[in-house]
Amino acid sequence: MSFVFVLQQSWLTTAVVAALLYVAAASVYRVYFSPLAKFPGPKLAAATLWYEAYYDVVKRGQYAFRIKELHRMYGPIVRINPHELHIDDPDYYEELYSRTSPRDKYKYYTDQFGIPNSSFSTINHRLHRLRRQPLNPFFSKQSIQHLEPIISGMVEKLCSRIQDLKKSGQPVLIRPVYQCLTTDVVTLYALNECWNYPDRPAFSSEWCATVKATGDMGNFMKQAPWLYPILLALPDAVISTIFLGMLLLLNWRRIDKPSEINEDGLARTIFHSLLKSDIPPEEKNLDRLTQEGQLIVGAGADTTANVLTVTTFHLLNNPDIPLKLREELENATPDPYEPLKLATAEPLPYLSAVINEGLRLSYGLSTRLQRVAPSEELHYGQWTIPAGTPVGMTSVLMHHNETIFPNSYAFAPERWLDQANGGHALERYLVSSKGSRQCIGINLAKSELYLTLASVFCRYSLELFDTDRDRDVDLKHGNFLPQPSCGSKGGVAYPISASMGNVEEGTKGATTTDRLHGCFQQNNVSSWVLLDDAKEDMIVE
Ligand code: HEM
Repeated sequence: MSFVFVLQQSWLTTAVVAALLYVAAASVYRVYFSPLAKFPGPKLAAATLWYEAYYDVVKRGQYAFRIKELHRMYGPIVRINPHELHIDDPDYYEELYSRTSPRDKYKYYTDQFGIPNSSFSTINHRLHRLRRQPLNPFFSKQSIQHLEPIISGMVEKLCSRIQDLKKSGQPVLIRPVYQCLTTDVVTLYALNECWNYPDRPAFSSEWCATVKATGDMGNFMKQAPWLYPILLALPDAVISTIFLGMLLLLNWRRIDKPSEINEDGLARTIFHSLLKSDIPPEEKNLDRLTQEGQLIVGAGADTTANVLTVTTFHLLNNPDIPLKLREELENATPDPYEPLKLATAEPLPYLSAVINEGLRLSYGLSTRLQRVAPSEELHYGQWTIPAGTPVGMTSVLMHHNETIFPNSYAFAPERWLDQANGGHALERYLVSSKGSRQCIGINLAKSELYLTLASVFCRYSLELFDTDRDRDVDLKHGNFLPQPSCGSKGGVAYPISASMGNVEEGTKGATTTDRLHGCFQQNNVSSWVLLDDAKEDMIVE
């Protein structure tokens, strides 16, 4: 018995010593002999991923801020972990996020959501192109223009809820409200299955918490992606004890499987586009299509809602700006209750400048986005970056570059208008999404931004309710999705309460509710008949 015990002890000691030696040898190699050893940065970050984990997991989404400090200490190119470089130089963005040269993604990043076969997580640029090509027409600008009546109908639905809230005098947390709107748009358009969240009396806090949990989990799951299958297999009671957010996420994953995917009799959905395309049969299996569906719904929800939220805050926090905006909108459309057309809204300079400022101060994704040039060296200044090296840049750093955006924390639409060429040169540095791996939903998102902000700010006077910029709005946790401080009202960091002001409705013609019933049937099947009729026109190759 004691012999077995001694034997076990010696095996254990040997294993521990071997592991320590391995870690030590790997660290020495990484710091002094790896191809990245010549790049500036802290030795500890070069030695181990635990450096990043400390800032992003233990301190919850702080690595983006630490990276900013590292650039201050080491210059515009820094080695931020054993395998990865980060650049802070706005003029390098177009080279790194090239549209023309091949750019792969980085597995460490794409592993974080457990959807490895979705277009978002596809590492190889060629495979990505193959997967994305059938979806491009679905989200093209022309297709989205055909979607305008649906988005307008959804915005009318939102306005009718605002109207109800106005009557009740209740302040409302605005991020979930906008998120319900964006979720309804994307689920109806992409899946032909409107989730009808804005119709619920208290909107859908559970869905909003799920999306937030998904973004927040990323930093942790990057370190341990092998946990996904294990967690999926655990009983709910166990997961909820460990982490409730994870349970919400996994439940969403479990229920969101398209059950009957076949080509015959399909309504028009992203699945329809994928199944009808000539991508190889193995690309059309149920698991992959499910992952694309989950990706598009998840990606289309809080991204746009956060831009709307941040923009709403800054408009209400700077009372002159909504006045100017309303003046422009009133000139463009004499009846504020007549839904504004995209063709009228998009050329409006002040509204466009407000949206650009909203996009700038909401950052899109607050994490760095790595790109890998698989077979060519990249050159940055005197540095040669070996082929295959993940290099990242971060919108948060770009959008607060004081040379490009002076007084960068101020919400100043004028910065886009004062430009000689109407702000187009500056748009180069607005990096919510760029390059060959850019957001597929950006046309959809922009249409939602134009139509929502125009209608809400033309019709209603909102005011902030117990909202503090530092606590409730500014980025404090650079998770995948930007988050304010944990102390933000609402516990799950949904920042803004807006109480409704006193613009009288319906002075010219029908009320919002009448219009809602007129232009958008609550029954989503009938709204789809509308789209289905137009489906051939909608596919723009
Ligand atoms: C203003 C709102 C939005 C912003 C700022 C935004 C931002 C981004 C960014 C930065 C990426 C690239 C991520 C990466 O490099 O890893 C991305 C990808 C993506 N976004 Fe968006 N997004 C927005 C709205 C939407 C909407 C409404 C949809 C719904 C269709 C959507 C769907 C996607 C998808 C499917 C991808 C992956 C594309 C691919 O890898 O091919 N996004 N988004």
